[in-house]
Amino acid sequence: MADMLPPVLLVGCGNMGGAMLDGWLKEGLAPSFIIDRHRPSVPAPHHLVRSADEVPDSFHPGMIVLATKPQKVDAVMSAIAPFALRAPVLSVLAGRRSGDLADRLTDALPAGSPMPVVIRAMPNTPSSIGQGMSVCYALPAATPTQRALCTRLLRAVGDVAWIDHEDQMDVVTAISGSGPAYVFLLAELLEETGVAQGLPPALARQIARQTVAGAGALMIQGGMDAATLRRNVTSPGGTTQQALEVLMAPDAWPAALATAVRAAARRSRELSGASPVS
Ligand SMILES: NC(=O)C1=CN([C@@H]2O[C@H](COP(=O)(O)OP(=O)(O)OC[C@H]3O[C@@H](n4cnc5c(N)ncnc54)[C@H](O)[C@@H]3O)[C@@H](O)[C@H]2O)C=CC1
Ligand SMILES: O=C(O)[C@@H]1CCC=N1
Repeated sequence: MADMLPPVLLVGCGNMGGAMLDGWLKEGLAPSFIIDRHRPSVPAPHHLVRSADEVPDSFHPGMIVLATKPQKVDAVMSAIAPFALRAPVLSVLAGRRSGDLADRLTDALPAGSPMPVVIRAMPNTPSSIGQGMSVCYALPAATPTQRALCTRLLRAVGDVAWIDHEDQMDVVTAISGSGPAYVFLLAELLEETGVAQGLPPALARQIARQTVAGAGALMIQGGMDAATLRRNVTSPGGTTQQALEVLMAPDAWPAALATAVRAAARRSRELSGASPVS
């Protein structure tokens, strides 16, 4: 029990909340409450409830984790606010600023209550297999103990980094939060291209998936930088060079990825309610 992760009050258990929960369950999580009317079940000794009103007052979470869609969180603020006086709140919501969330929780509490502590994190779905990447930000009100608790929970599902400027969270979201989707798209496109160019579908799928997985694993386990690994595949005058001359043309992948990341970061800023900048 001593090494278990602390109990969480998880608000929203869809793709991202579910990915973190899967990771925490594998590590060993103290009995927790999960609020989500669409989740069919959670394993004992954890409790699944449909709304925050069903969480007993006697429950003392170590951390409250907000993982609803950014637009849905306001509906739960008043029900979870009392718990936010007992435990820090970790929000994984894209865009929503920590100060804004803390203000909304404060508005839902009796006048004179202390201000709840909100820590923001941007995880990603590989957290479900312990291969996530989470980037965290906390306002100065968060204590070192609260930050350490946040690191512990997210370290249990992958790598963790901290930033000192909340504005950086928009670009982080566009790279590591959304990034698994870009990689999955690469696998989809490789598979489709293989089929279009005559490979049996099962073989196209196998080679696309294992190539993406193997390249990622090699990069992490080998510790070499991505550019070196790329050059190691590229024989002068060989096949890869022909492909990379297409992909690395300034108006091809470099431009497409820069534009894509800017678009995602802009959307993150929009979700915060801030006026969009380029
Ligand atoms: N999907 C991803 O890869 C990532 C998502 N995020 C963030 O995580 C949050 C959730 O995203 P997803 O999991 O993709 O969405 P999702 O739609 O899969 O999950 C949201 C869950 O919240 C539940 N929910 C809605 N209202 C609720 C309420 N009042 N009380 C309790 N639960 C409620 C829904 O039933 C749903 O299961 C978003 O804010 C998103 O920005 C962050 C990083 C990566
Ligand atoms: O698409 C989204 O808005 C969320 C945030 C990062 C990944 N999924």
